[in-house]
Amino acid sequence: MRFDYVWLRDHCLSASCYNSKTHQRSLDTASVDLCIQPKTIRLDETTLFFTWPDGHVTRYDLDWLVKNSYEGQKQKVIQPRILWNAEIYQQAQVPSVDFQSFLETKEGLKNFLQNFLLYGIAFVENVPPTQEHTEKLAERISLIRETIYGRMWYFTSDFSRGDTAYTKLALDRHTDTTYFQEPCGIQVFHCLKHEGTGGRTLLVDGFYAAEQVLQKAPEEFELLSKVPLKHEYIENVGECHNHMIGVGPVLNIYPWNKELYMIRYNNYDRAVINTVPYDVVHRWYTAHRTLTIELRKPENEFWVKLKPGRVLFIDNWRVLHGRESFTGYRQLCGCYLTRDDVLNTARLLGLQA
Ligand SMILES: C[N+](C)(C)CCCC[C@H](N)C(=O)O
Ligand SMILES: O=C(O)CCC(=O)C(=O)O
Ligand SMILES: [Fe+2]
Repeated sequence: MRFDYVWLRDHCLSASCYNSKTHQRSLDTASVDLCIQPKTIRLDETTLFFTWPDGHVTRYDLDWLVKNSYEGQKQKVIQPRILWNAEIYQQAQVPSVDFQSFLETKEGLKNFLQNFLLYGIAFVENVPPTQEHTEKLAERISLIRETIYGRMWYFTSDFSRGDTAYTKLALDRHTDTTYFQEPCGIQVFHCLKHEGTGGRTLLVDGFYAAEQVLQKAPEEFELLSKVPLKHEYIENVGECHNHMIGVGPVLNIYPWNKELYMIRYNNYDRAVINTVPYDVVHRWYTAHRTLTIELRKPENEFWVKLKPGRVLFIDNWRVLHGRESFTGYRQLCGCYLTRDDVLNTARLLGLQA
């Protein structure tokens, strides 16, 4: 491990540099001499001691340094996950959580969140089929993210909004709100009613598909993680006038350990590509095709029929959803959740998130 002296001074945990009650830094980093060097360095079994030119002493537990060094972070995954295709997911027999235990027990909530974090999808069963109960569920794990679609949304195929979701047409796999600067983290679906045929929901683990691309064509994976794209939502239907724009690559990875944390994939909402130079455009289409082929492999498709009482939570940064066309009257309610607050709940229950 290599440490910079300014870094070592900056992270000092002494009472005058760090408030351990608020977990906030008190030291003014800008007051540290950028050429600072310790006067003395001493090491015992567990601790490293620095005495700085002004006499201030900084001590570091060696364990703390191991945990927080740049080299340490490179080895560590932020979010442990189980990547899946249909067979892996079905074999895993991931249990659904019961409405009652989800709402009333810590265990139920924790099991649910653990599965959600590992697989990017999770179900709650025996939920009374109303918008109010769906809202209660959502509020148990997070804050509802209000958007142009409302807080809780409730939709049928009435084309009340200018989007294909509000029709009976099939929707190919996609993630939602790719046209936001920060796409919604979680999506909740509860089908309250369907009198008709079709309308099954399609789920595909985008991270599994991306992993296949990384294995087979690493340079294409890299291109998909570097080239920023624009997605756009333009609506002029009835009273609804909206124009949203979001820019970012299809694959978003942490720069220090290359871990994938978000996929933005929506071919319907992808806007004109005009920020990519001529010599890159064709390579980007090739890479996008490779990813699409993976996403469309039938063995990667997990199909479910949503029914009243069964609420589905989808990690919209990871798992793509779609739907089969349908006939008849179909009512879906749900909402988006703020990602930070789901992760907050998970961490408070002792989960790695
Ligand atoms: C109906 N509901 C509010 C859930 C979503 C509508 C959003 C549809 C949009 N094309 C997208 O993929 O973001
Ligand atoms: O109707 C459905 O099952 C889902 C439609 C959809 O993709 C959405 O609302 O985001
Ligand atoms: Fe969608």
